Amino acid sequence: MQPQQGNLFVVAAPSGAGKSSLVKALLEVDARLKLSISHTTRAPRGQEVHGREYYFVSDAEFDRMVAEGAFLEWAQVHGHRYGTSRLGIEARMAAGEDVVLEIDYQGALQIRRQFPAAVLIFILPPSWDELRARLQRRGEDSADTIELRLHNAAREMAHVDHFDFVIINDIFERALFDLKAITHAQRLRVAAQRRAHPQIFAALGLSDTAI
Ligand SMILES: Nc1ncnc2c1ncn2[C@@H]1O[C@H](COP(=O)(O)OP(=O)(O)OP(=O)(O)O)[C@@H](O)[C@H]1O
Ligand SMILES: Nc1nc2c(ncn2[C@@H]2O[C@H](COP(=O)(O)O)[C@@H](O)[C@H]2O)c(=O)[nH]1
Repeated sequence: MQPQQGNLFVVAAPSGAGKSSLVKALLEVDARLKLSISHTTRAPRGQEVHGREYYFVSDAEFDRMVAEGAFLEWAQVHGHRYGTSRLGIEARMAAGEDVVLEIDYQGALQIRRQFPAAVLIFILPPSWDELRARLQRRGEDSADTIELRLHNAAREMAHVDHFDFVIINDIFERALFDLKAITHAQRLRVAAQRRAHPQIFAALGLSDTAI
């Protein structure tokens, strides 16, 4: 049997739709999944900690990483740059670990080109009013920043058709259930492709069956 390459899950959403909350809740119940920590030139907000939510870097440091090809993908989002470091992701996947990226649609499309088997998931809010309310209730962004993020949300949502799955994050627990179902289904699909459980296939006389 081939050594197993881990799964790559990409979660994108307009700002405030709830992707960080959903991914955080998923990570709490899914020990096989590892979160990629992005680099950003944005300043930390509130309780954010360097190395936990992001690696907060200067423009010069980000430029250097771009020049060195250190990013698997990077993009300009809401006036700042964000990127996924190549270091770690490829090694983790080669070791069979599942990795989740929380990135914007531009990054998701770059990932799809390099990893055609990546699973792309888009989270939508239930309405514009609720999206605005969530950004306001979060209380982390200025009124101007909220307006910019709402303005950009329309452009981001126009790319929803490029994604494999769409989850409406209305009732949080339902959306989390959907997210869990997608990761579970992907693992079952890969297990079938790899002919996991060879002893059961053999016992059922299916060893030579082409899948
Ligand atoms: N289903 C939900 N119902 C109500 N509030 C929610 C729901 N999901 C998330 N929230 C809240 O909405 C706010 C925005 O969520 P979150 O920070 O996870 O969004 P995000 O998509 O990661 O945004 P960003 O891209 O800006 O980081 C948070 O205050 C969060 O607690
Ligand atoms: N293309 C990438 N987009 C990223 C990455 N990390 C985060 N993001 C996206 O940026 C916005 C804003 O995030 P915020 O933390 O400032 O609210 C959001 O859509 C993120 O998904 C990345 O590495 N690459």
